[in-house]
Amino acid sequence: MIEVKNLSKSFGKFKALDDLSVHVKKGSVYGLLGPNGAGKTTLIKHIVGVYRQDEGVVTVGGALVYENPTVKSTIVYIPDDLYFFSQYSIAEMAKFYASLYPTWNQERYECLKKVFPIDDKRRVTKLSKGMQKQVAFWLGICIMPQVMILDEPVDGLDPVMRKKVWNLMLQDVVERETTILVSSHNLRELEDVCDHVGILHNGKIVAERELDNMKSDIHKLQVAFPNKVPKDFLKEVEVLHRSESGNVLLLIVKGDKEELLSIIQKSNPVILDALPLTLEEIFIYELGGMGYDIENIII
Ligand SMILES: Nc1ncnc2c1ncn2[C@@H]1O[C@H](COP(=O)(O)OP(=O)(O)OP(=O)(O)O)[C@@H](O)[C@H]1O
Repeated sequence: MIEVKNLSKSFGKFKALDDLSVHVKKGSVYGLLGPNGAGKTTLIKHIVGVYRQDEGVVTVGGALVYENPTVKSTIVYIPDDLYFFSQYSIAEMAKFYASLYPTWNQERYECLKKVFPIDDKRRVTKLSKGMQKQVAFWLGICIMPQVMILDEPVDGLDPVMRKKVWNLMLQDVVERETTILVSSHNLRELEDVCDHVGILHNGKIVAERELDNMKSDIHKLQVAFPNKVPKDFLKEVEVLHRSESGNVLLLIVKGDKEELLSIIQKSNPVILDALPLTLEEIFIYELGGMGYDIENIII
């Protein structure tokens, strides 16, 4: 749905994006991660057609985005710094969007008054930061977009509202195959909602993974032996990380879980447990193995 091919962008002599490619499938939720200044917002501004690329191609639904109002009308962009007309109430903003977007759904707008408990006669710019974010989602969801691009989306929302907003968006992913690209620093939050994750570092995508594949391919095992740890018992196993405390070993290993367990079982451990891995741990070990200074990439 979103195709970015060999995209480069410089600001003066500074190369913010460097031959970067990203592919986001229709109906998926793609998490874009990376440290401050990695280029996330710059990439997003190309995807929503604000910036013109120096090199490369950016398409949404197969069509070039830049200077293409038809494609842009299918995309909702919720930036970190929101903009509303200073004199408009929520209802007036809704009316404005209804005139702009042919897909505007007034019934949904009325229905979502139950979810967003704000009087829609209030002026948007007089609301708190978190309430303005709620309004952005309320209006954005009513546009019935094909693509939602979210930059630090739930920043400022309270935990209950975060959950409600994600539930609404994920319902659209399931029912309408809405595609979501979300930029965030928060791996733990993305872990719950994304099916793909890409890590951006110094203007390049350094890793791109499908979460289910990733989780089935890397495991944390706790192993203990009655006496000494036998030599060579990990000969046939790809070990990404190993720490040892007495006779107990903590291993991060790659491969099929059942196969790994049966290999290790042959050495007769007294304890052999597979423990769940967080997304953060997966990236730390995967990217660490690729030679990246992971502390600087994952926050
Ligand atoms: N309009 C601009 N003019 C000059 N430099 C820019 C401009 N926009 C972005 N940059 C530079 O490009 C780099 C990438 O910025 P960008 O805002 O895309 O990073 P980011 O990953 O979104 O960071 P953050 O997580 O802090 O929001 C930074 O070094 C930034 O200073």
